[in-house]
Amino acid sequence: MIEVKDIYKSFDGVQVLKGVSATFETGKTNLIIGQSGSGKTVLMKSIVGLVRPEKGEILYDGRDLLQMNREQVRSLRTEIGMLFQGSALFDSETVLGNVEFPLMMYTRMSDAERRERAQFCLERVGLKGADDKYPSEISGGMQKRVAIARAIALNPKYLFCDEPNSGLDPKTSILIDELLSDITHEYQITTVINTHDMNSVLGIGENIVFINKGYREWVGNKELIYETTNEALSHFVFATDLFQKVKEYVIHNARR
Ligand SMILES: Nc1ncnc2c1ncn2[C@@H]1O[C@H](COP(=O)(O)OP(=O)(O)OP(=O)(O)O)[C@@H](O)[C@H]1O
Repeated sequence: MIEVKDIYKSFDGVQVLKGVSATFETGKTNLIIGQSGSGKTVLMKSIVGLVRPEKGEILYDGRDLLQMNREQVRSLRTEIGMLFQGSALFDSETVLGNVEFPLMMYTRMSDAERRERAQFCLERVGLKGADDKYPSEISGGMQKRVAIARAIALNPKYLFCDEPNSGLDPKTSILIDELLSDITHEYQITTVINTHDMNSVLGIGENIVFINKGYREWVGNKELIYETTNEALSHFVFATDLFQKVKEYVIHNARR
């Protein structure tokens, strides 16, 4: 579990996070949602230590990131997997080489052990047999799977995904969401996903944190979101006709 307590962050005198508190639960897909510019990325970067907040606590199962020394941060990093926007694969490395990379950086595994672990992860994400291909030779959805395999290579306790569906078609997006959700449950990972994607929100939102103008305005899940009376959240999630109709359908059926 990750607990974020009363986080403040500003850039050049402009307050971006204004006392955000949230809990991200173990073994669940935790979503951070909000409009563009609301502070989602700054919040996620603060949690992983890429941005240092002026104030607050970031507790990884009770361990405060902001109080850690360099060695403790390095050790915590081995427990964290990250999936960046795009896929951020190394173009000059094969699929297998990409997945082996964190193992090379953070473990003393032998070549054979590394290969075996990387192949296991590739198989887990449904990419058996693609070891020797280069990122440019595979589709965007497959690249995302390689990035997921790389992110889970070190068997992380915590997994951070920044807009995992960006650039993917709706069908592939759902498959990637399902994969992230399955992995989260199977390995009991605390998964935190930054997303704009309403399909993801309504599909895998087990714990949803809504950020609006630097404040945490709502916390709930994909069931509760249909009943929200929060105007900003409702406007954000049900902005399109399609999602408005989904909402009406769900509420109508719940009352029958
Ligand atoms: N390094 C930085 N320096 C100055 N301002 C920044 C920096 N990083 C973020 N900001 C500002 O903080 C605000 C929140 O940005 P953030 O990237 O967190 O938004 P977001 O909710 O993730 O948006 P999007 O969904 O478009 O990625 C924006 O106004 C942005 O310009």
